Amino acid sequence: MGYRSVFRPDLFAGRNIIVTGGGSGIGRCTAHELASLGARVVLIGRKEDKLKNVAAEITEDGGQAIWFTCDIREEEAVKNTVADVYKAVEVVHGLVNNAGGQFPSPLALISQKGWETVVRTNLTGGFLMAREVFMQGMNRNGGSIVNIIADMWGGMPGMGHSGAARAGMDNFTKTAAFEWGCTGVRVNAVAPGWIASSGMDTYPESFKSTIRTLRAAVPLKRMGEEAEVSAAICFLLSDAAAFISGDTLRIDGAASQGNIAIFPLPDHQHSKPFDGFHRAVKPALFNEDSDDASH
Ligand SMILES: CCCCCCC/C=C/C(=O)SCCNC(=O)CCNC(=O)[C@H](O)C(C)(C)COP(=O)(O)OP(=O)(O)OC[C@H]1O[C@@H](n2cnc3c(N)ncnc32)[C@H](O)[C@@H]1OP(=O)(O)O
Ligand SMILES: NC(=O)C1=CN([C@@H]2O[C@H](COP(=O)(O)OP(=O)(O)OC[C@H]3O[C@@H](n4cnc5c(N)ncnc54)[C@H](OP(=O)(O)O)[C@@H]3O)[C@@H](O)[C@H]2O)C=CC1
Repeated sequence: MGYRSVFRPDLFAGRNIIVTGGGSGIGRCTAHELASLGARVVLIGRKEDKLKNVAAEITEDGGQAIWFTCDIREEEAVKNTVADVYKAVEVVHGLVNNAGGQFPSPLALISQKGWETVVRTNLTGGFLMAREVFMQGMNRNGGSIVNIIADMWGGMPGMGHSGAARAGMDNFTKTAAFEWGCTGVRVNAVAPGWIASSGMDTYPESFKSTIRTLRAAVPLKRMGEEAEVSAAICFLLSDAAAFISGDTLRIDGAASQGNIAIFPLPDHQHSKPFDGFHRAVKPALFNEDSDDASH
């Protein structure tokens, strides 16, 4: 009967897709997945060596990848980089706003500079990338933007700066979908839960060990894999999601459902010490000495 599934091996053939933070972790994995489905991938990040390596891996596998260095927090750099991308590929069909991160720290210890660094990385940077990709061409041809955020809507100790920025990005996603929908541009977000990515390795051991012990609180009883996030990103970029816009898809093993307190709360009524991360949080909140305040 000639039925042609959208889920075919050349799903992204002829498509040019930007992946910010494509030099490592979820971004690298997504770039590989997209390239293996036929896309020409445009990698963006700050560190040339990481981007070069991923582009070489993709090329060795028979895929297509180019890369540009850019700090997404800098407006002029973003404008110029996106202009260079359009010069190189003419049409941009997709943007994965994946670059981001934070340093886990109790709110009380975050300086203004530290707060602004995280907000600029995870909110302003995503806005600048989306605006420039939209204004420099996607507004004429349509396309799909996927923002990588994290569902910390219930609040999360140690992640106050990042949680605030991600909540902002969730709202940006909805407004951009509203304003840009008439041009054929779709805007969605994915909210990964705890993913065993290479980015996680950058965190202090106390924080990582807390996350490991909290796996039990995830209904699916494990951390997620980078490829499980990439698969959802690819779905939202693809024509299979052609009528989905303004949505946020959680990939967290149901960790954000219900009222699960994934972190045990600091309990200053009792002097019982807390494991891992809270050994740093509690003394900071209550002005106690700690040798583990290396957030
Ligand atoms: C159920 C759902 C749960 C979901 C939970 C979500 C979990 C999320 C997990 C992840 O995101 S995993 C991995 C992501 N990757 C990273 O986080 C990478 C590591 N982080 C960074 O590289 C940085 O934090 C950054 C913000 C991404 C980039 O920072 P940049 O390199 O530009 O900044 P710095 O020059 O290092 O610092 C600037 C400024 O920031 C303050 N600051 C930095 N680190 C600390 C710290 N450890 N403690 C306190 N303050 C810090 C500080 O003011 C710095 O200024 P100076 O002191 O250098 O003048
Ligand atoms: N792993 C997890 O559990 C979760 C991760 N996330 C989010 O998913 C995304 C990917 O994380 P993950 O792969 O785990 O971590 P990584 O640290 O491996 O990836 C983050 C990437 O962002 C890039 N980046 C950071 N700041 C900038 C900047 N200012 N300009 C350009 N690029 C930048 C980095 O590249 P470079 O060093 O070249 O600048 C890096 O490749 C992040 O936004 C993260 O916060 C969300 C929820 C959970």
